[in-house]
Amino acid sequence: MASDYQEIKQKTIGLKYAINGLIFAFKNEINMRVHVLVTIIVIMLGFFFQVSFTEWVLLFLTFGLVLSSEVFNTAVEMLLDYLAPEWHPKAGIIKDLTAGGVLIASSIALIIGAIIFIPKIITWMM
Ligand SMILES: Nc1ncnc2c1ncn2[C@@H]1O[C@H](COP(=O)(O)OP(=O)(O)OP(=O)(O)O)[C@@H](O)[C@H]1O
Repeated sequence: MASDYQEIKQKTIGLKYAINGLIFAFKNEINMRVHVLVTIIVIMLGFFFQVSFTEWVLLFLTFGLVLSSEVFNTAVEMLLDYLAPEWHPKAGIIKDLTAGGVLIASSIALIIGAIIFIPKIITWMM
């Protein structure tokens, strides 16, 4: 009984800290706000064009890919700014690498979005 309580308490606190991290990323990272805005616009487009179940799954997978890669990118940037605030080529390449990860995720999301929406937009315009 007591261990159940501890487990629930730990999970609740863990979730609180995780949400705290997401709020921090949203407030402090313009790129995060841009990704969230694009996510909301794509969800609205999904309802407008009545995308299929499979297309929703693909879209949500790409949202997760882009948003989580941006959160990890922010975490690495902050970690480096804290641990190695001085200018160093290694710090620079580490930041470039995580930014590259976000670029890959965003490019894949763009391609998937184009595959799903471009045919629907063309049909809608005709
Ligand atoms: N300490 C450093 N040493 C060497 N190069 C760095 C350092 N900090 C940043 N850079 C270079 O400047 C680039 C931009 O770094 P910065 O920390 O400003 O992130 P950013 O790309 O502006 O990210 P964001 O816009 O998400 O905050 C890095 O990708 C890296 O090439």
